[in-house]
Amino acid sequence: MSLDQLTLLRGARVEEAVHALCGHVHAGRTETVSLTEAIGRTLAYPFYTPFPMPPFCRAAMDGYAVRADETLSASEASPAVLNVCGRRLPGTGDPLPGAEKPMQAVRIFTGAVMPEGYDTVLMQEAVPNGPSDGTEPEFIKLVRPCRRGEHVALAGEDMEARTLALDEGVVIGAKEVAILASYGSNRIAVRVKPRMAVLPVGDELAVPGLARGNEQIYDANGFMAEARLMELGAEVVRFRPIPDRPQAIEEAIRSAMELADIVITTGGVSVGAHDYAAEAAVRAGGVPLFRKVLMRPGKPTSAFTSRNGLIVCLSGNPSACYAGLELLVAPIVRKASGRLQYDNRIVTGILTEEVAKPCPLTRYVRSSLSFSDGLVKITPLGRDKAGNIAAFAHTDAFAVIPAGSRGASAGSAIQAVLLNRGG
Ligand SMILES: Nc1nc2c(c(=O)[nH]1)N[C@H]1C(S)=C(S)[C@@H](COP(=O)(O)OP(=O)(O)OC[C@H]3O[C@@H](n4cnc5c(N)ncnc54)[C@H](O)[C@@H]3O)O[C@H]1N2
Ligand code: MOO
Repeated sequence: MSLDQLTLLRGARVEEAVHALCGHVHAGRTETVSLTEAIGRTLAYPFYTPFPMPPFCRAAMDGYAVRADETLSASEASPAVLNVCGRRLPGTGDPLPGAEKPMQAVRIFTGAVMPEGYDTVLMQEAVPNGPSDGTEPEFIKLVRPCRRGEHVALAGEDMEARTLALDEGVVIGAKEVAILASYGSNRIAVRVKPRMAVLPVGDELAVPGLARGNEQIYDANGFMAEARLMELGAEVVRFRPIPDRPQAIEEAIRSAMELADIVITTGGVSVGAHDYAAEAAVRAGGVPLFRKVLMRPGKPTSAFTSRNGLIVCLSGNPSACYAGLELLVAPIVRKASGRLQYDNRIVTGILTEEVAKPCPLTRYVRSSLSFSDGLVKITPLGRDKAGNIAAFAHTDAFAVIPAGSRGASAGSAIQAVLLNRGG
């Protein structure tokens, strides 16, 4: 799956880079976890319903269970009078003596099992002499016929037994948990989390929480990458900043490879005299997949195959690091987590403000999204220099400005990559 020599030299287009990276990751083994532990994990197998849903025929309203046939002749002039022979509460199924006799009704509440032979529920509000003041009548008078089957949920009307309820590879969130819990499942087969390591590289980096020297900046990328990878479902080990020394970086990559299948470095990957990340990746056994990506920001992004997975070297500039994370790393984490849909999502929308920058390479501009008049509006955020972080506060998407253009004018239709997805 490695790119050819020419591609290696000219740099990989984003789609080529994603394709090459994804060719080297596979879903991990499966493990069984509880329903609560399954939240955010990927379902390893399709889930087929073990029994019908609802499991029994039940009342869908509070009122009276009746047999519709017995109400056919009911009218104002000649009401049908039904004797209330018992009560049926949710969670109970006690016998109802006398319920089999003609002209009976059973007081029933939403969710309760329908009594044998009863096919319809009359809402209590529709009963003229019903329990409006809290007292329960001994008989009810109906002045019109009931519609058979009304306010009754039939067994299996939602899902039959042995039907596909959840696809393999879905991320288990609240909606999926609702389905699994409804079937009483508490041992869920999910994919093991991909093991990833994050290595921030740079002499200038200080650790948040500790003092910063005057010439230092705090390590933002290490924490950003850790956060994003966790959001995407990976198990992450974040290293403390590694100095700009080839040996130190190589050693850190080697120890990271012991802990993780996918190693992410950030910083020290460009052409500077002290940019050693790529060299260290090779010395640690990495075989180059690509040494630059035809995108801005993030052009120096490089990737290597390793003994047990991948080493991806992201740029140090925070927006370049972020672009690499979202555009290249997110798909591989999704795939390694067992998701069958792992590509980034793209929408087409209207650019609200001009982007006036020559774009020899495809440019990904941090932007906010809004929705009005049925249209997606893409607003590029200002001061989008690669080293700037302010735009992160409002970024929903990357506006994609095509390579070879001189930017894009306000009002033009462009594509945008959706960001901030939990998974
Ligand atoms: N002569 C050239 N210089 C540069 C080129 C080039 O083609 N020719 N490319 C530029 C581009 S594009 C980028 S992007 C940067 C990428 O450089 P590196 O990936 O080697 O990153 P560093 O030089 O280590 O750092 C760049 C910048 O980011 C800050 N940084 C680094 N790590 C972190 C971190 N963990 N948290 C927050 N900020 C971080 C660092 O202090 C620098 O300011 O190279 C251009 N140069
Ligand atoms: O490509 Mo650099 O990543 O512009 O900032």
